[in-house]
Amino acid sequence: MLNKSIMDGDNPDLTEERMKGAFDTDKMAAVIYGSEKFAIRRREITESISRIPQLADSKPFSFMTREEKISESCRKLSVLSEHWNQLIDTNNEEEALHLYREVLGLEGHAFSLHETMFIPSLVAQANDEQQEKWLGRAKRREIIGCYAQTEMGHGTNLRALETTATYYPSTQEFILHTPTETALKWWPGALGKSSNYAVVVADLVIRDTHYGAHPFMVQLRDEKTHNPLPGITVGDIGPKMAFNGADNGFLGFNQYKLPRDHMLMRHSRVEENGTYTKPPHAKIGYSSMVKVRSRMAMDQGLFMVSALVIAVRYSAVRRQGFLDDKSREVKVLDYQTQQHRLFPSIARAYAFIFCGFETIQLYDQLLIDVKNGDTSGMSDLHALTSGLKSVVTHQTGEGIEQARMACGGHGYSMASYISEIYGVAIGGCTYEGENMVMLLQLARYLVKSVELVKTGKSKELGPMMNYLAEPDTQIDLTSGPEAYVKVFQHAARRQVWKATDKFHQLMESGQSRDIAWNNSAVELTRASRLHTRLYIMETFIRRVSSISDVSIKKVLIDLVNVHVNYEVLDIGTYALEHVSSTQLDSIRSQLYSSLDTLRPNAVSLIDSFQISDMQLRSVLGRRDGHVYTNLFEWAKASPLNQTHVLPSVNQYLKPMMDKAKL
Ligand SMILES: CCCCCCCCCC/C=C\CCCCCC(=O)SCCNC(=O)CCNC(=O)[C@H](O)C(C)(C)COP(=O)(O)OP(=O)(O)OC[C@H]1O[C@@H](n2cnc3c(N)ncnc32)[C@H](O)[C@@H]1OP(=O)(O)O
Ligand SMILES: Cc1cc2nc3c(=O)[nH]c(=O)nc-3n(C[C@H](O)[C@H](O)[C@H](O)COP(=O)(O)OP(=O)(O)OC[C@H]3O[C@@H](n4cnc5c(N)ncnc54)[C@H](O)[C@@H]3O)c2cc1C
Repeated sequence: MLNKSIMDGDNPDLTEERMKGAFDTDKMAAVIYGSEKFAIRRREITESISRIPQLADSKPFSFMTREEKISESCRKLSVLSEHWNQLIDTNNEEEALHLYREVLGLEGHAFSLHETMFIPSLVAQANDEQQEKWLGRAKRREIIGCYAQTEMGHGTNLRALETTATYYPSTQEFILHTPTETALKWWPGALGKSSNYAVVVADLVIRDTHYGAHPFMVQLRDEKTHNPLPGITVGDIGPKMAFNGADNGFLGFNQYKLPRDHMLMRHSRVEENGTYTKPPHAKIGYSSMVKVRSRMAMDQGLFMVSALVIAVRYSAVRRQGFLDDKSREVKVLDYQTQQHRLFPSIARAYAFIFCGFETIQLYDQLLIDVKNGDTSGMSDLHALTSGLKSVVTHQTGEGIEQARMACGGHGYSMASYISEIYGVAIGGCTYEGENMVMLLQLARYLVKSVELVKTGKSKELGPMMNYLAEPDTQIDLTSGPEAYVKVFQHAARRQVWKATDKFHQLMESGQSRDIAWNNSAVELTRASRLHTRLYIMETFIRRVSSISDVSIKKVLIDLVNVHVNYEVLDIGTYALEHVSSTQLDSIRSQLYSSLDTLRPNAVSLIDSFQISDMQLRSVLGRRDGHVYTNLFEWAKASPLNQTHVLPSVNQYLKPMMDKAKL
């Protein structure tokens, strides 16, 4: 069987789609997840979880209050604690993340930041003795940690963080202090109620000299009672747009004492006498953020896929209106507008995930290099991941919202679960650096690259930047996807140079650097987006070219065709300077025919992600496709439907109506 999701008793419309698929979904899963071994492990883990009934949701998330969600995830974490070693290789981060997604879902939980930022901070920032002391405890989950950096008044501008860590050689202690209300830590995930430790980022002060943001390992709560320690004010910041299973928190310090060896000292040090040793690279303390940003293309790709699994399956069983055959309504997936709404996002999701693999590997390599004293790759990865996190989060938000609308009215119901996926995913536009700010970080790198070219130093250009030095050439659009890469290179190069020229001209006209930068900022962010989209396209094509299995490669080439045509049309205003309007018309025709080509494989392409019903938590998107029965059952389970007459009717509406009758 080519599509491994086919099961007896499924909705025949979905079975028909699965029969049409021209490739083996297990083989595609191996491509998506980087190896056959990991694709198999994912399925094994999912299977093992299904054999532990206590790990199932006790009721649908959408019917739970915030308190119930938090309690439910804690209950499951305690069940999981009995099964970790039997379910996963605990040293394998991807296996752990898969387990979390299956069992706990995406709304957050007590360990949300423990795995993603707390442990990575200890790995990258703690010295060997400190790792000896804390890393094992953290990995065994004897303690729960989070990453407390953002304050109520400052998140983006780290240099303005107000929390101080002042060192006193006489006692060999730091005093952590929150001098103002705006200095309260505000937002850190799992800080409010769950964590008993945190990596706290504070301004290091020694003898009145401010050394800027440094990470400190801080105990927040008593390990026996879980009560906050004296000098610590901590709590939950309240409900959010989504992510309400997480207790994002606030934290204040009142002259809180911390032993000297609690500053994380792998890269910078404070000696007993207060002598400070600076790190080998000024921004090395920012590594935990780079770590998360390097994961975001993968994680956001999976968020988008989740919404697409729901929308594509639903579109294959939802029948509405007629095409040729007037005897039976068509599947809405047959409408060109529906395909145009969904298929380019499927292509982007694949592209993001392939990029994600690259950036995760680049981060792992950087970690090794930095440990060996080589920090030269930091700027490249910072620039790349800054642009990538901004573009993928924005496009993921767009794609998920289109998926919701593609499900019509039922997409708006929590039964689809798409609104939750959307709310969680777009958090990524803000966390790990607000998108505009991060695009401007990449722009700094792009401007410097143009300056290298202008001063005849093209040889010093970083990876991916050589195209900035190349001349415009004729583009032959019939020569395959590479021609579309050329269109993007031309458009990105022109925009990067244009924005840089504007910035330079404004400075030449007498504006200060910062004012000229601000007056060029919109153009600079446009340059960053084009550059990043070029990278995504190149990575996608490179990955697909490397595949040897013929049937897998064939369908992925179809997907690349959707991608390149859609992307070039999407940057039409920039592309018009390099391709004629007649050529754009022909790209449009190719896009429509590539949607047609992809149509028979659409369901198999999203089935290949092998996202279980448990993980999806969508009534509308279930694998069996029995949408209407499932929807009705779900609505009947609503707490409002457990009685015929609600107390509020008896208390307010009935007396009001009775009074009106008098
Ligand atoms: C079904 C699917 C389920 C999937 C489940 C997966 C779940 C995953 C979801 C995860 C869930 C929750 C996670 C949520 C985590 C959120 C955590 C956070 O948000 S933590 C807080 C993050 N905060 C930020 O990101 C702050 C952003 N600000 C900054 O990073 C910095 O302030 C700045 C980079 C904007 C500026 O820093 P500053 O020190 O002021 O720098 P300068 O402007 O002086 O100089 C810039 C200069 O430095 C270089 N630079 C900056 N950063 C780096 C770096 N990291 N590495 C290397 N170089 C760096 C920069 O390039 C400039 O260089 P120049 O040469 O001068 O140009
Ligand atoms: C779901 C979620 C989880 C989070 N988890 C954590 C966590 O675990 N730990 C933690 O420490 N923090 C966490 N945060 C906080 C998060 O990292 C910050 O909110 C984020 O970095 C943005 O900073 P800000 O809130 O200061 O935004 P601001 O910087 O105030 O942004 C407001 C506006 O100002 C603009 N702006 C600001 N500076 C500039 C500039 N220099 N140039 C141009 N425009 C600018 C922005 O583009 C934006 O439009 C989380 C946030 C969210 C939403």
